[in-house]
Amino acid sequence: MDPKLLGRAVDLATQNAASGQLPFGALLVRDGEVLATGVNTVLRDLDPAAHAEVEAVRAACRNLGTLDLRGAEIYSSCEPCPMCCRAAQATGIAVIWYAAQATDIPDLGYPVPAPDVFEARHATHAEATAPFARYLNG
Ligand SMILES: Nc1ccnc(=O)[nH]1
Repeated sequence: MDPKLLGRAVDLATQNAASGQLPFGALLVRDGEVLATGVNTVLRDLDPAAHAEVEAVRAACRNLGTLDLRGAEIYSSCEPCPMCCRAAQATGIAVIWYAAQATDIPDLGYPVPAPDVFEARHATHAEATAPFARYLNG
C-alpha cells in the first residue's frame, strides 16, 4: 500500500466532484507504475456502470491491449461496490485499496434504491447453449 497513490485517488475524486460529477476516483497500478486512472462518469454519460474503478480497468485494458491485468492493484477513493470488485477480478486483479468507507458516503441522490431481493432467474430454452458452440466452432 502506497499512501501517496491513495492520496492521488482521493484527489481525482475531489477534482471529479469539482466538475459536477460523482465524487469517486481510482488509479490502476502495477510495480509502482500508474497504468490508468478512472473517474465516475455515471451522471455525465447516463451509464450506471461507469464507476471510477471500472473506468480505470477499461482504460488499462485499452492502453495495454490486453484483458490480463494480473499483478496490478487498484487504489480507489472509496470502498468499491460488487460490480467494481467483479470487473477487477475478471482481469486477474486481486486487491483494491480504498480510502473512504461505504459508511462514510452521505446521501448523494444516487443510486436508486435496490430491490430487497434480486434474482437472476433461469428459464429453459432448447437453444440455450448454441451460442457457445457457434463461437467455439467458428
Ligand atoms: N467506490 C465507488 C463507489 C461508487 N462509485 C464509484 O465510482 N466508486
